[in-house]
Amino acid sequence: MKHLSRLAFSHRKMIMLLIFTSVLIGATIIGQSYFFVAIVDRIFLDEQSFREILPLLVGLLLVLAGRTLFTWLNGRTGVKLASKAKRHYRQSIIKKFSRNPVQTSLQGQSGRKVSVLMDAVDEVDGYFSSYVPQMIQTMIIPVMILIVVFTQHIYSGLIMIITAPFIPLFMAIIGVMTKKKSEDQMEKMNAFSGKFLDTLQGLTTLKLFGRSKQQQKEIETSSLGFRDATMEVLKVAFVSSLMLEFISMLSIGIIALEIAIRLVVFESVSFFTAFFILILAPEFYLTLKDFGSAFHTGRGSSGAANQLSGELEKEEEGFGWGEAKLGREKPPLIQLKDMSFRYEKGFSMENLQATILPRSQVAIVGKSGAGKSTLLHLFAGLMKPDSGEIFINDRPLFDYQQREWFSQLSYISQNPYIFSGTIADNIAIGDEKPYTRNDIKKAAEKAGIAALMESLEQGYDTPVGEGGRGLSGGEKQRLAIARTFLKRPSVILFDEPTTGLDLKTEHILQRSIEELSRFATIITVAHRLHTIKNADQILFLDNGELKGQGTHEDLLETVEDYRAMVSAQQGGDTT
Ligand SMILES: Nc1ncnc2c1ncn2[C@@H]1O[C@H](COP(=O)(O)OP(=O)(O)OP(=O)(O)O)[C@@H](O)[C@H]1O
Repeated sequence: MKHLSRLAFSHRKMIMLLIFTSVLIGATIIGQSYFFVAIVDRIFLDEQSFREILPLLVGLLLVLAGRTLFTWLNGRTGVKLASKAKRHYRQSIIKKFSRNPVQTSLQGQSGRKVSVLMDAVDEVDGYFSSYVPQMIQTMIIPVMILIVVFTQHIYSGLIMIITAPFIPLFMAIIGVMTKKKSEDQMEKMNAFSGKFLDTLQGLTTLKLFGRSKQQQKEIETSSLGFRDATMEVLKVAFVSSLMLEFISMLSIGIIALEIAIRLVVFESVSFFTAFFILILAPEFYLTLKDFGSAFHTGRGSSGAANQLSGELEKEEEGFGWGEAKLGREKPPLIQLKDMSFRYEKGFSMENLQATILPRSQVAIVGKSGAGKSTLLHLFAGLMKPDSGEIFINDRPLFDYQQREWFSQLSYISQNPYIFSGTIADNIAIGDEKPYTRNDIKKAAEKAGIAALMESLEQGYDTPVGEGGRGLSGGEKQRLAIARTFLKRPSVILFDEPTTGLDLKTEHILQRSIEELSRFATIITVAHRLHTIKNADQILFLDNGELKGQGTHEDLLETVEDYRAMVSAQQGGDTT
């Protein structure tokens, strides 16, 4: 809970307002009891007329209104504090996720991440909106009541002092018991959310493999696990409410008995004092009991808060980009200098050396699993070499500002992400500069999707689903090419489709690449012989090793494995 209380007490103004309203609530509780007792005392014992007690009635109404107003203000401050805290957590988590490099982003389940961002953050609400205000009230109101009781009747005050600690003591015991349980509940909820989203995303695959029944069972098990964990927490909550009720009723009973004996048998206290204490005593225990429930809510939040701080405190894995600027005049010179990279589990690339001239077309070639996409990610700056460097012009890539590098770069993957929105919106994310509808149309024409747009009823304003539902794989890639035309970057990373393209699409793609190469260096993970043969330079990878580089002819002559690969692609013909 340390993390949460630090955050709560950093909002000083709100805490001050909570303290101020708590003092006022305390004062109105005492005032309300006083007026109530005074009215009864004067009507029944002094037999005063209605007119005589009228000022007291007005006073009672005023303090009642005041109590309502200050309680509302106190609650509202708590809710505001909670909303500030939740915003803080959401922003920090989103920032954390967005700073994560590609490798970290790809780890774990999306559903779990969404659950941390949404559910765990929602779960800390109770700490700020309920626990903190109630804790402040408990530190103030019972003390005020106790002081008043002591001024009236010292023995009742002593009974209150002796019985009151049982409530926090009991809560502390419950706290220890529920800590593990509430953490467990949060963990189960995240697991359940993760499983659920995963299943939704892969529903078609599961159906095709006839595994939906089994998955249904797994979701059921996961949801039952969450239910049981929730019931465990609720069980403790119910038992603890019962016990708190029992302790406070018993304490009020003892006070009532003691007062009654002194009033009736010994006649040592006045009716006013006895009644006043009897009315104040339940208010005293009520505040403590309310704190008991708020404490329980706070405990629930602490499980979520632990998860959030765990997520936030995970080692910062950002790359640390520099501050250097990169000129836009012409594409940069790119060099791999002794670059090595390895994944945590296994695959590695060692000591890669290469020079890529501005405006050249480079093909990365190799068998499946040779490391082609990994190399493309390294060029993109999405992953960092373990040793050696990628030099851009005369500086290491990570010396530049991240923004500068990404503004010069386009990455056309095999499965580009299409956001839900219109096609025009999706093309427009290619560039942050102001653009017109005409610019979008021109970019689409160059990417060969203008004809497709015309065939659609709503043209460029046709909505597409999340992830590009409603577009074919080839159309998605051409849409990504249109983004690139709009952006006009100086370096283009292209992951060529592995699937066979129809002649027309193949032709469009070729024309697009030729056009793009007029203003940019193009580094392509190449699968088609045409791209490979036309490249100015080929980087031939084999199991993470750069086995050869040069033109197609150079490699045919010098690298045996390359010759074999080309021959296999051509069915034995290497010419
Ligand atoms: N995140 C990762 N963590 C660990 N190993 C990985 C990771 N991503 C890829 N690999 C491994 O690295 C190797 C190279 O993968 P990469 O995707 O670069 O190959 P590729 O040449 O692009 O293959 P393909 O042509 O099939 O796409 C593979 O053995 C792969 O299993």
